[in-house]
Amino acid sequence: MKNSYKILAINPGSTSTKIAIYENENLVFKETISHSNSDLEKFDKISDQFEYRKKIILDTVKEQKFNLSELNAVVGRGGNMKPVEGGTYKVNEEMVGDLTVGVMGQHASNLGGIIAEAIAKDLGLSAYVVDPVVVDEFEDYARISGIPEIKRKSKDHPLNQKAVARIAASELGGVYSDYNFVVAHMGGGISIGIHKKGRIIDVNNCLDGEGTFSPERSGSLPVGSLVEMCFSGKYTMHEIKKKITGKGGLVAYLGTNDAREVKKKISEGDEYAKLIYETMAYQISKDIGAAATVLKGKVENIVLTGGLAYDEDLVQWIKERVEFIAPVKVYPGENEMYAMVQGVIRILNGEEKLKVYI
Ligand SMILES: Nc1ncnc2c1ncn2[C@@H]1O[C@H](COP(=O)(O)OP(=O)(O)O)[C@@H](O)[C@H]1O
Ligand SMILES: CCCC(=O)OP(=O)(O)O
Repeated sequence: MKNSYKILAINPGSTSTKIAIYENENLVFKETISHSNSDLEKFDKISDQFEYRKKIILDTVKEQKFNLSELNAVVGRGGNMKPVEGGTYKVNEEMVGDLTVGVMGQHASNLGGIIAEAIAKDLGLSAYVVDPVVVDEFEDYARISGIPEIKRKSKDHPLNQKAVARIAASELGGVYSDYNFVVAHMGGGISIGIHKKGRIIDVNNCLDGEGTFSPERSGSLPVGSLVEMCFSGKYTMHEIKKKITGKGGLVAYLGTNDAREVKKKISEGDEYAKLIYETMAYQISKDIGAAATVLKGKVENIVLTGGLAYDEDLVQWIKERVEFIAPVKVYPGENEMYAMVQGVIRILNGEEKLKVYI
């Protein structure tokens, strides 16, 4: 008989906290709590959000009248720990330490493993992370930037990128490692991953100012102008970093990280909001085009996903520019919660080997 597992999945993102409980592959409940820019700007460091996000998660579970003692495990989105290969990792002391410092950078996902561990510990359970944001499958070309002191890094949305690529592959009648895809995950940050036969061989580091601008990030900037801004004496390093991640993109131009609010402004006749939002689609399309060249045009599908993929106008603007490359598939939202839970179930069922974080 098949084992039955109830698993709590928690996913702190830059604009939201997502909470879900699954019993095997069946969703018991899922909630998304959105965070406005002003909710989060009072926290200096990501680790300062620990109590705030943990309380939201526990209150949400309570509202659902779910008894935590029924759980078998807790899984969190994996954050900026040391780069690792894809897979499921048990949270350990080393990982909590690295996530708390943010050894690869600051992002809400750093709280995934930390909060999962805190909740699991109180329940006498184990906590896990699956395919953390720092999964690194780069080919050599992708590591080179343009000056030897700066190496390019893989920081993106591998959990959802791979989950939707697997769905696209199964719809094509094969498996993930049979095909090439360009996947654009479009959330608070936007990553455009180049998937070659089951590996993400290049992707923009969407946390540190590479690629298109996004709801809360600047993306790539003209370097000379950025250097002048850094040395102008007007800003601290922390302020500059915030301009790039957290207060860039739509937040900088339009004062909101919420694309639905931007849509409202546009529907009220705001031409500036329209220009900025359409430019985001233009930049996304341009990066998809560049990604296709890495695969020498051999792309089975372009895949659009993330919260912004719910916006049919944005999707249409991108399609118009990239559909000549390959058929476009759209999976709005994310499959991260399901993907995390299945990663843990494969371990509990002995179908996959648990990886150890060192
Ligand atoms: N129905 C929708 N239409 C347009 N934009 C949406 C919709 N739902 C969510 N979004 C936008 O998607 C973005 C968040 O995407 P999401 O994948 O949840 O991000 P994250 O995980 O980074 O917090 C926000 O800008 C939000 O406004
Ligand atoms: C480290 C990058 C992952 C990321 O940007 O996730 P969100 O879009 O959820 O903030």
